[in-house]
Amino acid sequence: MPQIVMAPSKGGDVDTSVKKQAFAFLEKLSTDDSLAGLHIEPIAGCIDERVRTGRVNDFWRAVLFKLQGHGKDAHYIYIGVWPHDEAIAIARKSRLSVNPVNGIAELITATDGAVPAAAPARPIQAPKAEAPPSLLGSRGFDLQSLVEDLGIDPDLARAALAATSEDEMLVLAETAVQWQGLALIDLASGTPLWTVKATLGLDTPVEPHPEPATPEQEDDALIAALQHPAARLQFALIEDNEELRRALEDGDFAAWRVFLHPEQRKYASQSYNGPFRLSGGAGTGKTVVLVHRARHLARQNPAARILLTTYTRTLAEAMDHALQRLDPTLPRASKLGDSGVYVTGIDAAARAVLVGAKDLAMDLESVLGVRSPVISGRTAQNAWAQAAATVPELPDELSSAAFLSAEYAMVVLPGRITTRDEYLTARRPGRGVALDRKKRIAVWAAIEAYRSGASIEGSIDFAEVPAVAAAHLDRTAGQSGTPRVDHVLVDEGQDLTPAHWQFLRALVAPGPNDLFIAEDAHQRIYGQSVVLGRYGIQIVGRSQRLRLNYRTTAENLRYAVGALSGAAFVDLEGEPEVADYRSARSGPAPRIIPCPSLTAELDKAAEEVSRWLAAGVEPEAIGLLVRDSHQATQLARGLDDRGVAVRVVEQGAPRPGRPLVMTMHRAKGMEFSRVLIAGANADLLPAEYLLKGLTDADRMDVLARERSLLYVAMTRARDELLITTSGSPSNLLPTTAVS
Ligand SMILES: Nc1ncnc2c1ncn2[C@@H]1O[C@H](COP(=O)(O)OP(=O)(O)OP(=O)(O)O)[C@@H](O)[C@H]1O
Repeated sequence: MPQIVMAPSKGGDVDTSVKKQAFAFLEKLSTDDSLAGLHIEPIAGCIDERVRTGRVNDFWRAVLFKLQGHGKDAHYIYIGVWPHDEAIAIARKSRLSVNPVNGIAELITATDGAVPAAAPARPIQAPKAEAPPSLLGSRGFDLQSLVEDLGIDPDLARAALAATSEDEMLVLAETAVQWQGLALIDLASGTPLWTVKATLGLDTPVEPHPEPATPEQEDDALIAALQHPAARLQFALIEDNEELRRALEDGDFAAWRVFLHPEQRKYASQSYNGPFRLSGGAGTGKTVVLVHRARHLARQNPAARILLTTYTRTLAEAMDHALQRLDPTLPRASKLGDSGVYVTGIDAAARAVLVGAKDLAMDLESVLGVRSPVISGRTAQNAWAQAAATVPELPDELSSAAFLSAEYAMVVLPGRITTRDEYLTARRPGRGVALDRKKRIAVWAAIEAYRSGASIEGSIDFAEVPAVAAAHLDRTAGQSGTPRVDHVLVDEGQDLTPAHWQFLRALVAPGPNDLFIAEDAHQRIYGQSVVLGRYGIQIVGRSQRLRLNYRTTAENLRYAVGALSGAAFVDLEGEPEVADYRSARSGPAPRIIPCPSLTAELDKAAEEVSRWLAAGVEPEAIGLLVRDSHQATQLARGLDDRGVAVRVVEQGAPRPGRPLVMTMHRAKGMEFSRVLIAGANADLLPAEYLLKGLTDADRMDVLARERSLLYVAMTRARDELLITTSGSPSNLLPTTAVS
């Protein structure tokens, strides 16, 4: 049966009813290309003889390339649907070729605006001496290196050498063949040539093939070239009708499912001898890699027990949804430890272990000390304050709930410390403030008060659950009846606590592909910075980094990264994190609009949201983000009073139909076409109460988290970012945006 290959081009995407007919057309084509009614026809006067058009209906034509080769069945490369005459015009000017330098299949259509040129057509000339300062020239590149070493189209390479800034390069890249555009963006930002080649899978030499002598041999060469990792940025071999339907119906939104970057593809499918860490900035596709990897592992072994997890329940639900969209046929587990993929929040997974355990008394005692074995509820939020109040000798800066709960989560729980003597000699890695013996005695007294209160209540807190679950799994290792898994995939790893890591380490035995961890130290908005090696998770050289942002425009990304400056960030291996991200998309500069009062700010917000809606932006593609839930209610009411109906989002998947108002924390992992950050005022960002009575180290940490929160919020914007303030603007806002 003919093989369908998707290679959607700009402008070839159509509305739903035509899509349905395009699907019917391709479905038929994939069964038998000789069927009547398909009208697969060659075009006179085309630059590539393989091009065809096919009849979708009276008005619409599909543009395709037919590769017959020596195989029984042809490959059809579908580039889109256009009205009849336009389809013919596009077909005439489109060309499919194999890059002579690196063997990548390349499609250039008239719609891309690129100059169709299959191979170096003109003699290569050195740039003239009087040429203006060239960005790539200043990095040591010349026409020869770009064309002959990398394989960039000569005309594009000339234009790239004339570019004097990263922004100019971005404009060029947007019209180039995908892999060439990405290579130029990387080179322009200072990435060495060998790294660019490695990330695109161009680091293995191309096998010298005899020049194809016949059209069939040429077709065969093209079919082979479609499989190159960099070609798969543009071409997707469709496996079945279901995949075809989804790829067509979702258009651009399906891109993450089929057109993986060569690096993403590698991390989704490569086997690792032990824990692997994938870092990457916001929007670099970490979640996409995790979801693909879950599918890969499940397909490789349908009996495998796979846990896909993350910090919050909402994000876990979003990953579950993405997995369903990627592959509805995937084996799913209905509970932790069953065969198939199980998607859940990390706390729910830990809770499931406790709920399923026959006897927890020993585990509770080993982690929390002697206490009632009953667990009947969650420890009250003010329990730390109450415990601190019972210890008058506790110095002020050590009596905040922030300090005590962090000390508990970072030192006491992971160390399974149950006595004062243990605490007095405990190592306190990652804690900024040194404690002498007297202070330790006072802190321990507060911890004991906290624990005895919980014992009386029979309660347990969020931090304790994974710690006890880890102890239970450790104790029952080798026994049946306790859930274990074969693979753990973690998103948002930067937010997990030491006890979470101990729990995960206990859940999966050390071995190949045991843990795959995605993280972004710049997005740590909960808890403290953690170093995995302390909790039995040894990465040792198995870590990689994604730097290409798929979501955010270069303008918004640059601005968002600005919010991170002034704080230090450390990754899960304890190394400093750099913000060397780039984007392949450009758009308007972010705007910051200071308003004289809250009323004026609400007026402005209503005006801008109305403008977006009037311009046809889908309501739910507008995200209105604020620092806290009080502001969310205030903003929603203010907009409502001004005739703009919005929806405040708390738990669960947001319902579509209205612009969505939510806190920045809630927006984590989400994305919107337009983002308005409201109330970015000096007294709210950072919130004043958060900084009260903290040690210097804790204060620095809170400030870094507030910066991260702002970075998270800003990087939710795909296209447009607007920030409004009333009163003094937050000092955390970068100063470079347009007012
Ligand atoms: N290969 C790809 N092709 C097209 N779009 C992609 C690709 N990879 C990722 N994307 C898109 O980029 C956006 C960000 O992806 P994803 O959420 O996986 O990134 P992330 O690194 O997890 O981001 P964050 O850390 O901000 O949550 C999504 O819209 C996703 O569909």
